[in-house]
Amino acid sequence: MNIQFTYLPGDGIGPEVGAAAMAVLQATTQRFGHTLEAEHHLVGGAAIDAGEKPLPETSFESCQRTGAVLLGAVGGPKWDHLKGADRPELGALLPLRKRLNLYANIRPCKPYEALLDRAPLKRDRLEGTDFVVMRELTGGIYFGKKGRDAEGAYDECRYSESEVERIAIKAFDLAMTRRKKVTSVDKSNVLETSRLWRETVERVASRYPQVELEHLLVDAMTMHMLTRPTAFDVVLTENMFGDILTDEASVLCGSMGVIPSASLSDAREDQRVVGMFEPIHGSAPDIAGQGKANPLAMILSAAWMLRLSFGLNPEAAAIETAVEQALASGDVTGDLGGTLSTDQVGSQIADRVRRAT
Ligand SMILES: NC(=O)c1ccc[n+]([C@@H]2O[C@H](COP(=O)([O-])OP(=O)(O)OC[C@H]3O[C@@H](n4cnc5c(N)ncnc54)[C@H](O)[C@@H]3O)[C@@H](O)[C@H]2O)c1
Ligand SMILES: CC(C)[C@H](C(=O)O)[C@@H](O)C(=O)O
Ligand SMILES: [Mg+2]
Repeated sequence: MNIQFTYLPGDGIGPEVGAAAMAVLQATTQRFGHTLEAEHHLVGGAAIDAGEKPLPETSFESCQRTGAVLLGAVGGPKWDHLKGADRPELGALLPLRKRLNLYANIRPCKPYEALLDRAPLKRDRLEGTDFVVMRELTGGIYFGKKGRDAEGAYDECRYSESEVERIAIKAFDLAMTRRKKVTSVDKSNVLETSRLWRETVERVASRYPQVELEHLLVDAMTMHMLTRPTAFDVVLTENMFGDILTDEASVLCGSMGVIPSASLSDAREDQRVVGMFEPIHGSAPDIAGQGKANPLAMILSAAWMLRLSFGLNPEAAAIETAVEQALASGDVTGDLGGTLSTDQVGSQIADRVRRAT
């Protein structure tokens, strides 16, 4: 198969973890007899520095055409003085998600055995934790009207019933393939959007009688995630709550540097699901350029791209196994207590994929 995708390294550690993931993709495609066709494009601060908009039209057109996007991260202090859509986050990442209709963002929380003792929680609390956050990605406060007026500033939060319904369906469908439990997180004691969220989720739930539904308020959820992380299967939530809860969940897994994500749309006419795959972490300006960044989240995002955009399950599994072996052998970066550089982790995992039988 020819694996044609759009590669957007972006800013900060994005190009560093991206190079490691590309090395692993090269090894994997060679090993399984595929060809790799990565369309490299600028995005975020890197595009701004080249005199372009944060999301150049040529970059977007490539994403739209290939329907499979591997993204590092965007943003950083260098571009923090910029306002509104001139910023990498608002001018590139959010439009990419919106224009590609990537409304379903999937972020896993399943600590690796080798990392159980690196998380701040006690091992016996963490053991057995295995949940997935289904985060709504194209609505809510991120995309509402925002601005300044004489009195101050505002960010409007809106959800339509259909936006809630389609992400709820994704969560229940996923739960049907797992342990059949959905925990819906909202703030329905205060927010009208959350009241609509809860009513709509209840209605969707009635079509899935085998799935247990639990509602939690988001403030309480931040606590429950630490006190009973094994109680969750699929956590369904809106855009901003999902952003915050998934950084918290990454702590249970030992580092931000090991959590991949998939942002998916519905299938196109050619039956391909459009997807963008990126680590949940950002551009980590504090460690950029030092070879310290953990590339595992980016490597796992590349594996998810092979599985979800190209249907290449054994190929994705080969990468995931290699990552697990690297973790078990301690062949990791400093955030996980290892001594390897970003590149070294990438080439170790590439070698493991090449050697796998
Ligand atoms: N998807 C994205 O493009 C994305 C996501 C989050 C943040 N950002 C942007 O990134 C910039 C920095 O944001 P931040 O500092 O709040 O969050 P961050 O995720 O970049 O970093 C938070 C902390 O985690 C560490 N970290 C992150 N990824 C790591 C990795 N792979 N290996 C080792 N350590 C890692 C960093 O060193 C830092 O101490 C901001 O401009 C923000 O808007 C972009
Ligand atoms: C950079 C930012 C806009 C983004 C978000 O809030 O969605 C990031 O934090 C993420 O988690 O992907
Ligand atoms: Mg985030």
